Amino acid sequence: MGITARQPLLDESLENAPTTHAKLLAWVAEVSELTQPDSVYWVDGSEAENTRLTDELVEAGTLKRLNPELFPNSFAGSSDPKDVARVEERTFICSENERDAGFTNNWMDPAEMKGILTERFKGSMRGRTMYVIPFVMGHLDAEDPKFGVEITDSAYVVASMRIMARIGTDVLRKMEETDAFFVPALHSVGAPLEPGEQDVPWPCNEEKWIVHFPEERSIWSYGSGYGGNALLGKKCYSLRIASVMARDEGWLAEHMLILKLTSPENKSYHIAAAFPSACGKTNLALLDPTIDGWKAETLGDDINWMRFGKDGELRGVNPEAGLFGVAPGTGWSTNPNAMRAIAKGNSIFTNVALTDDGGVWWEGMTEETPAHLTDWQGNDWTPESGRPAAHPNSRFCTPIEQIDMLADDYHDPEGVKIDAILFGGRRKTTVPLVTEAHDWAHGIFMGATLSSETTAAAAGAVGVVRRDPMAMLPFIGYDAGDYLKHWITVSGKSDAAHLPKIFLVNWFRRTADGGFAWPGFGDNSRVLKWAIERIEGKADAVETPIGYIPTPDSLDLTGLDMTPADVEEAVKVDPKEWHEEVKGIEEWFARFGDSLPAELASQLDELKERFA
Ligand SMILES: Nc1nc2c(ncn2[C@@H]2O[C@H](COP(=O)(O)OP(=O)(O)OP(=O)(O)O)[C@@H](O)[C@H]2O)c(=O)[nH]1
Ligand SMILES: O=C([O-])CC(=O)C(=O)O
Ligand SMILES: [Mn+2]
Repeated sequence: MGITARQPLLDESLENAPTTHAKLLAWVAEVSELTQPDSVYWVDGSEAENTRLTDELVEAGTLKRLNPELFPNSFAGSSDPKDVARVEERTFICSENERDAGFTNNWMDPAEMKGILTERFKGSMRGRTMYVIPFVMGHLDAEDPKFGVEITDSAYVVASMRIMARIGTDVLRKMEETDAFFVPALHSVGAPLEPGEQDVPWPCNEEKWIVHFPEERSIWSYGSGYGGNALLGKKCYSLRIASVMARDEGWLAEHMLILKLTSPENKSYHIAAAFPSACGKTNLALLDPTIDGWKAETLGDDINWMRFGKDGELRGVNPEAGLFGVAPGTGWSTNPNAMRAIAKGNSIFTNVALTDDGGVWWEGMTEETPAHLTDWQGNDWTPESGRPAAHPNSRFCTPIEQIDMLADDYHDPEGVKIDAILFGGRRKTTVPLVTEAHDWAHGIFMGATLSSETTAAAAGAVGVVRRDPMAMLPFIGYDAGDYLKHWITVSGKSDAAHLPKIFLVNWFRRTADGGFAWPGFGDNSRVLKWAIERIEGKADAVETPIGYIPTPDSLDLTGLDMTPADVEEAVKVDPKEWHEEVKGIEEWFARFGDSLPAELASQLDELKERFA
């Protein structure tokens, strides 16, 4: 369709736009002018609309409808094999000064970047529908609701955003009532269609740009349709842009789960935990405790916005409305709560395998491997095929309200008081199962020096150890040293009596025979019990140079095929390994240059002294 034929249609759709929000109208007009879609569609978030969109996605071959008796109202689709994970190499923080992006981010001058992107977005939606999705991260009735509008040419993104965030007409009404600021989040798969050209099931572009302008708080994403690259409310807004808002407004936007644990004495505690991508947040958030009398409820599995209250308490809220969880390893034995939520339907699966009866499967879902599957790339698959049936970063996208163990407080815009913070990574060696920080400042040091082996959640090599401060390495929207300093400054408002206790955990340590030193999953409740008993002053610990570790019999091993000697192995602090670790931390801190907070430099000196 040529520009002349298209123009009246656009004008009409803007005239009929369901809003009076002037800035939004102007932005939509500007983007449609640039990207030249066939039509503009305002997303209302309704059930009927979702049915229409998913029908269209099935028609287009992007999604397959699953057997409704197994997974009602659920769909599975496969992405282009070159578009399966976040692309950190192609992710940019375009602050006005390069210094403000810091050494952990890719940077380009904002004007130069806008020039490049404007070229890419020019006509990029030709032959497609441009969807306008009003959304809010966090609660609509929060004191200061955080609005966004994603413009996208992907119906798959619309259907996924509907699960992951609060979207649609209610949001739009509230935005215009208050003439609210919103984060403009522009997304295109970068695959315009020529007249008559047949679309592919997963349109995308070889060239990808995931770009953030922190000062104007805007996002431009081009070329990918997958996960955190394309569902812009998630990493782009709720972590990268929100971390900048949080710096300026005095709060914290973190890559954390939130879990509520209630002891047999009926005392409740809230635990926030930061683990890098594909390192166990969803699994811990949906914990099924293996110890008697303990109850777990979830509030969130990926993002936690925290704020210190006037009383000095740290409160956290999950801004999301759904789970975008790693499928492989999620099974009836490891994560029954996730399995039950998924079984209720209303989910979108991406890059999983299909069973012959119209269900889904992935490695680790069931004890028994099906004899025949269609793998994530659409090929016949049998256990002899010698390759994974599901992509290692395949995901399920499911409404959080389908989780039976969802805590009531999830619905509270004020959030919950955080009693403990866990930092954790995936380390085969060196890092004990659990270590309690000496104090808050030492805990920030633990977070600042967190390390983990890379996973399939991001494109690139897997299994390489890298430092990942607060599990935020790919998500800090500004200078990493300033970010760590912000943690120190913002918590200065509180005091030792109110600050959460901090722990470092590692579910992934290996024994000499190569197996896991700790069974993990539901049994992680035993570690959480120890942490809570440390808060209550009940559990024993041994002081080591790196912090307090459990005495071999202070971990509850009831019903577990493990001895105190095995625990000793799992929590041991090996001075030789730590000699190497300290070198790694020194190298890491050297990379910050002047922006390393002095408090952290002295924490490192103290650690070295304790080992001397
Ligand atoms: N051995 C072991 N593996 C675990 C444990 N918890 C999670 N995993 C595995 O780690 C992988 C990813 O875990 P998730 O809980 O989905 O990771 P996440 O931190 O939520 O990841 P993102 O959504 O990418 O931010 C899965 O394959 C799990 O099976 C554990 O306690 N022990
Ligand atoms: O953003 C994504 O695609 C999924 C996710 O949670 C992560 O990578 O941490
Ligand atoms: Mn994540």
